[in-house]
Amino acid sequence: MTDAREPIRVGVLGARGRMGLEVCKAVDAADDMELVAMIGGGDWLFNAADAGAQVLVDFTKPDVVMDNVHWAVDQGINMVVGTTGFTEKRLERVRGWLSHKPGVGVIVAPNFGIGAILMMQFAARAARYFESAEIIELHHPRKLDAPSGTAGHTARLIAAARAEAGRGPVPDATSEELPGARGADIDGVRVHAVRSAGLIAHQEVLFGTQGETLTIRHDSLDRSSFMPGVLLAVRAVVDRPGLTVGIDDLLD
Ligand SMILES: NC(=O)C1=CN([C@@H]2O[C@H](COP(=O)(O)OP(=O)(O)OC[C@H]3O[C@@H](n4cnc5c(N)ncnc54)[C@H](O)[C@@H]3O)[C@@H](O)[C@H]2O)C=CC1
Ligand SMILES: O=C(O)C1=N[C@H](C(=O)O)C[C@H](O)C1
Repeated sequence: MTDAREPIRVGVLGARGRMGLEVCKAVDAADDMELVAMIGGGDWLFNAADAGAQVLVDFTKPDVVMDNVHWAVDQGINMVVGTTGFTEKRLERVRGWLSHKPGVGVIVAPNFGIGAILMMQFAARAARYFESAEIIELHHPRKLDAPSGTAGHTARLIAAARAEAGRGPVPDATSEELPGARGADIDGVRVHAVRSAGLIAHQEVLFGTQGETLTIRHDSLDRSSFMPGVLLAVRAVVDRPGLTVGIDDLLD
């Protein structure tokens, strides 16, 4: 257990990136946290251990995040991970590393925004009632990956809810004249990725059935929207060994 009077010592990986900078500001402003390490690409990870970090927050890139998590777990340092790219196979590998370090916690969340979390929950709830479901994610043009982690997670939630309700494939008689015209297929749910200047992070989930549609939309208008969720996860992870996926359980 962490002494509640001692600030949590936090290091940030990807500290010079768009999200990393915002996390450094938020941690610095939190009374119960101390920013002890800011690690960018090319910096030595051991600086974070030398600085006594108890929690590392990772907003780097899908191709480096697994090495970071592996290193941190090996060092016995807890992690809060916002970086995308987490497939079930990757999560299983993290569980494997953690099984050798019973006191260490890792929280991986595809989206730390409260509105985004609710949007995903609402979508999962609606999924069983509609024949059709499609996801449109919209992001800033510097985003490296598509589709977004949030869209992938939402698609899997919808697919699981449909399967549980005994729903078959979504109706779709269209033949694709150009590959990609109907978007990506994630577990039978079509996902469309839009990139445009002026956007930050947005998602619509479109459901349809006889004579009606339901659209659930979330907009992150500023990266500060993710910070309450990130700080919540930092506070939680020091007393939460093992792997936690998403921060839904922490909100209540
Ligand atoms: N879970 C969530 O709520 C959110 C997740 N994201 C995800 O976070 C990730 C980062 O997004 P942005 O900040 O927009 O990207 P960015 O490209 O602005 O920042 C990434 C930073 O990581 C650095 N970096 C690369 N390799 C590194 C390494 N080995 N060690 C330390 N730093 C390293 C880069 O130099 C860069 O400064 C993406 O995967 C994005 O999808 C973004 C927003 C919210
Ligand atoms: O890169 C981003 O910006 C975002 N990435 C995350 C994702 O891929 O889902 C979360 C949010 O959409 C912003």
